[in-house]
Amino acid sequence: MKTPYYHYDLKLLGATLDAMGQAVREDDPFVVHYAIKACYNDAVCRMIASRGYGADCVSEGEIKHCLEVGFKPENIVFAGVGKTDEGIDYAISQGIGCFNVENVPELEVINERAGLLGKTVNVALRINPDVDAHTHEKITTGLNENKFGIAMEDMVSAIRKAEKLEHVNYIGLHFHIGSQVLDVSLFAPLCERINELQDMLDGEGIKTTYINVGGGLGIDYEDPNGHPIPDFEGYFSVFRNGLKLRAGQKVHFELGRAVVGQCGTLYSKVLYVKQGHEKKFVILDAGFTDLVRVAMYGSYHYIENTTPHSTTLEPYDVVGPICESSDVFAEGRMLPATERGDIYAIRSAGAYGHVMASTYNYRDLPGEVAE
Ligand SMILES: Cc1ncc(COP(=O)(O)O)c(C=O)c1O
Ligand SMILES: N[C@@H](CCCC[NH3+])C(=O)O
Repeated sequence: MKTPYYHYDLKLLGATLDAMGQAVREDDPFVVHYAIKACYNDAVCRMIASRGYGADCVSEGEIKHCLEVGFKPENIVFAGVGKTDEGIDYAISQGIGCFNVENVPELEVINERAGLLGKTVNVALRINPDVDAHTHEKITTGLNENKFGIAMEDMVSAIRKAEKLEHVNYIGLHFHIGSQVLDVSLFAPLCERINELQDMLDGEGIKTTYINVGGGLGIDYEDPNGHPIPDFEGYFSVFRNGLKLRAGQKVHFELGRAVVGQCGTLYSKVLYVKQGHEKKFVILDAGFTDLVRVAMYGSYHYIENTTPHSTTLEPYDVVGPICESSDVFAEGRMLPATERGDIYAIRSAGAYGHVMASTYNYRDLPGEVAE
């Protein structure tokens, strides 16, 4: 296969889904959705859909793709901070399960569009819980300063508004504090916040059946071989122990990275090995156009030379071919002596990898293979 390309390990995906399924107990009122924004690959999505999971979408395109790969419309939630009228109409016409609504003007638009289509739709209100996920600032979403959701102090009035509108049916609350959260105990403050908000809703006599806690469970980028499967047990038990649920309530999860992150690898060919002024550069045929996470967030990805010629390790700056100084995958990384033509594997690239690729520098998008 022509490099650079993504390889998805469907066996590992299957094992990850098994582990996730086993971590949810029979009496847990838990419903898991796959946050499809993490990876659109057909075979990957089909395998997830075939296990009966729901999907979390943020655009008309994502909803269409979910329906094509086998997710059921009633198991799809439509989130997203700026839903378009076209996207809203499409979601309504397809009968998706719930809209996670980000603000009151959006609620009014959904009501209006549903009225025009002669439908009534389920809505949950995304509340900004002001809980710190202690993750990278660019993937933190649940703080007051972030653009997401309705402020807690406006929650009751927004629900009252929803109750008055004819074509929306208020079912509950939605939260998402951020992504790549490795310490699952950081979700405990979210549970406490939800408990406080539920007490407030009880006081107002507001009935809530749907609690969506978003996604965010992280993966081990440092050691994908040692920890190929995330801590689903720990993650679900924080919510099992932390949430005080009312009778009949269901807890929805929207996991992306944890489901697909470790099963993807970006393979790239070494074009040149260059001795620079003080250091050696490995110049790959993959750049940030293929995997943007390092350039965008300074993220760490484990890198292997799959065709080593010796076991001697040397420090290399691993860079791409894009005309930008930020096109760097690693600096001073200890790797086996490398030659032109070697194939590098950039690991843990299944989530937010191919989906964030671009054609900058008039490049092709990277290929994909799932097996
Ligand atoms: C609302 C919402 N739900 C779910 C996710 C999926 O997050 P993750 O891939 O961290 O599980 C995201 C992305 O962070 C999101 O914004
Ligand atoms: N794209 C980010 C995660 C953002 C998740 C979407 N809310 C990453 O690669 O880590």
